[in-house]
Amino acid sequence: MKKRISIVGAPMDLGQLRRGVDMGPSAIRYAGVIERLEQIGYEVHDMGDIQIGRPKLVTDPKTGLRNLEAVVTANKKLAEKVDNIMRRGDFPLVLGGDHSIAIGTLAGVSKYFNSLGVIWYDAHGDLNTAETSPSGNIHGMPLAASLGLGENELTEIGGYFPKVKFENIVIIGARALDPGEKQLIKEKGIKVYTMHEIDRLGMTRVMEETISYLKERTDGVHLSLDLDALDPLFAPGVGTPVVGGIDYRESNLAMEMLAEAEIITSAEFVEVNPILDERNKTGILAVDLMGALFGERLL
Ligand SMILES: NC(=[NH2+])NCCC[C@H](N)C(=O)O
Ligand SMILES: [Mn+2]
Ligand SMILES: [Mn+2]
Repeated sequence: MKKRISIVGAPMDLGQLRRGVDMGPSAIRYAGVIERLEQIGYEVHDMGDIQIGRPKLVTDPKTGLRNLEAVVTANKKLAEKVDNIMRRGDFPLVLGGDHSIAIGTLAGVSKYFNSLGVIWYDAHGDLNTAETSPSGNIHGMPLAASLGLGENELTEIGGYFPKVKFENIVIIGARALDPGEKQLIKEKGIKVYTMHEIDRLGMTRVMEETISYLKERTDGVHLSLDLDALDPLFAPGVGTPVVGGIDYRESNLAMEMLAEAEIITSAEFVEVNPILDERNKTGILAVDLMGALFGERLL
C-alpha cells in the first residue's frame, strides 16, 4: 500500500433519517485513527471535513428522494477532494457519514483505473433507485448510482459514468435486500456473499475467493465498509442495524487478508453514528479494522 494516507471526513447525514451520523468522522478521529496509522508507519495527512452545511430537509414529491440536491452538492465536493488525493499519489481514506458519500469517493478514484473493483462490505446492497427504494433514502442507493443506475444527478457526479462495472463488484455480508435489489443482483449476476455463504464457507474462503476474483479482472480495488455489515453486538452505533451479522474476529481477518493481498487502493468507513453508539464502540471498531487493513500485526 502507498506510504502516505490522506484522510477526509464527510459529515453527511442527509442520505437517511437518523440524525447523528454526521458526527461519524469526529468519532473515528477521537478513536485515534491518525495515531494508529502513524504507529504502523504511514505518513498521515488529515485534510479535515468537507462542508455540508445545514440545509432544510426535503423530500421530492415526485420521486420520493430525500435531500437530493444537498447530497449531490456534498458528493461533488468529496469527489474533488478525493481526486486531488489520487493525483498526489496518496491513499484516500474517507470517513463517513452515511453511505451516500460513496458516490463521491468512487467518482474521485475510479477514473485513475482502467477497471476498478469494489468490495461492498455491508448488511445491505445499496442497489436501490428511486423506483425500487422503500425509503427514498439515498444511502440505500450509492452502489446503484456508481453502476450508472438512477438519477442523472447522482450517476454523473465527477462528469463520467459508470464508475464501476457490474462484474467488478463483490458484496460481502448481505442480509437485508429489498425486492428490486434482489432482482438486479440476479439479472446482472452480481457477486454476493450473503451471511449464508459466510457461515457456510467461512470468512477465510470468502476472502480468498474475493481476492482472486478481483485480482483477475481489476487494476485497483476500493473498499466501501459500512459498519452495519458487522453484527449490532459489535457495532451498535449505526442507523440501520440488522441482526445476524459478521463478527469482530471475522472482520478483522477479512481486513488482514486484504492487507496481505495488497489490492486495496482506496477505502471508506461509513455509517458510524455516535448518538446511537455505546461509548464510541463503533468508532473504535472502525479504527481497529483500519489498523488491520493497513497492515498492523501483533508480532
Ligand atoms: N447504507 C445503508 N445503511 N443503507 C441501508 C439501506 C436500507 C434500505 N435498503 C433502503 O433503501 O432504505
Ligand atoms: Mn448497510
Ligand atoms: Mn451501506
